[in-house]
Amino acid sequence: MQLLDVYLLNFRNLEEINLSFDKGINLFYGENGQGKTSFIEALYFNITGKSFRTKNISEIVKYSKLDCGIFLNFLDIYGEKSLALKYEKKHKKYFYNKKKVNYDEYIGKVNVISFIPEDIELINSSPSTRRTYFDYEISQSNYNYYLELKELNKILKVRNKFLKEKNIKNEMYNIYNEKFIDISAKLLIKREDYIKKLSILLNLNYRKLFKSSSELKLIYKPFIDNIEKKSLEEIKEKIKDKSLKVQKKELIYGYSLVGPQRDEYVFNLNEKDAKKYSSQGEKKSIIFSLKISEIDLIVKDKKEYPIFLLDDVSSYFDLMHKDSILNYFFNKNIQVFITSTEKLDIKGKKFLVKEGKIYE
Ligand SMILES: Nc1ncnc2c1ncn2[C@@H]1O[C@H](COP(=O)(O)OP(=O)(O)OP(=O)(O)O)[C@@H](O)[C@H]1O
Repeated sequence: MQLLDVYLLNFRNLEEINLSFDKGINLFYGENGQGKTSFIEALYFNITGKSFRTKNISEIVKYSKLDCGIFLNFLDIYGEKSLALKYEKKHKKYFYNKKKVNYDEYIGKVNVISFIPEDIELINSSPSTRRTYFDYEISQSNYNYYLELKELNKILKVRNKFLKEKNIKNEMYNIYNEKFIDISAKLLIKREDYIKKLSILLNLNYRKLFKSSSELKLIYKPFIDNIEKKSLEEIKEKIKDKSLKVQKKELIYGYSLVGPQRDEYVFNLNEKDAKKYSSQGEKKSIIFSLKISEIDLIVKDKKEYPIFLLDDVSSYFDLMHKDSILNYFFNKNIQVFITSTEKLDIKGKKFLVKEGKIYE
């Protein structure tokens, strides 16, 4: 997968940018506060409809402007395509190959992995951050997962409403509850399967990239125990049992105490929870290895490489690691967009970012 060129208007401090890319490494260098991160954030926003820096999308529109837009041409195994995302009057409008589409038809056209300094929060922050993160990553390789998750969120709202109104004798509650159990079980199986594969790759990549002999594991902790090697029906039974056990409590609290919305993911380095025991440096390396492992999974499912966005490479890695990481991308022919305060000596295109303008 390859991004060919981009045209963007009014994205943060970038007023109007028109660039074409190298199929390998694209370096964006310049001093602090010039617009480097904003540029790769714009690419990410175009591809995913989300920002990796904020949930409040109105922040990304250039000060004193009302709207912004990003137009991207890319190449996948079938040929040249385009994605356009306009943010107008506080609404996003999506276009795929110049045709207006809805979000479901838009996402997943380009697979992207980003690595930004804030990603370390994936280890440090709350379970919901990890759930949101892995939901997005699993959705990238499995569209059914995305659809089931969307369905679950709808059903969960209704289930919670019944619980809040203490209305569980209602026949409709049973119908929704059955659906809730069915979709929950399907999601659990998909999460378990994805994390199992990812954890193996994670350990391998961590050891290789950071020349370490440590044992790194990503552990999936679903809200019910022991789902490994269980069938869909067996998992559904377990969920049913658990939900009956907590039913009284659910009626007191007025919301669901069971379900995939209560799952957790844990990184263990040498059998110790990385959140509590690992150093900042180790955490950076864990997250970087995670991203590299996700590339491997996407390639397996999609038969082509995702694009990779790597923010602030200089502050993240020392010289030795920086070189081995850049070589990794170079050898695999992955298209990568890197920001750095230094003009690194690498093959590919180099762009100077200065005061909201980008020069090749
Ligand atoms: N909506 C906006 N409109 C205009 N400027 C903005 C907007 N949001 C942020 N900025 C400004 O854009 C500038 C560029 O920020 P950016 O994070 O892209 O810099 P950078 O080149 O990546 O620097 P660093 O290396 O420090 O991260 C900053 O000065 C920031 O204050």
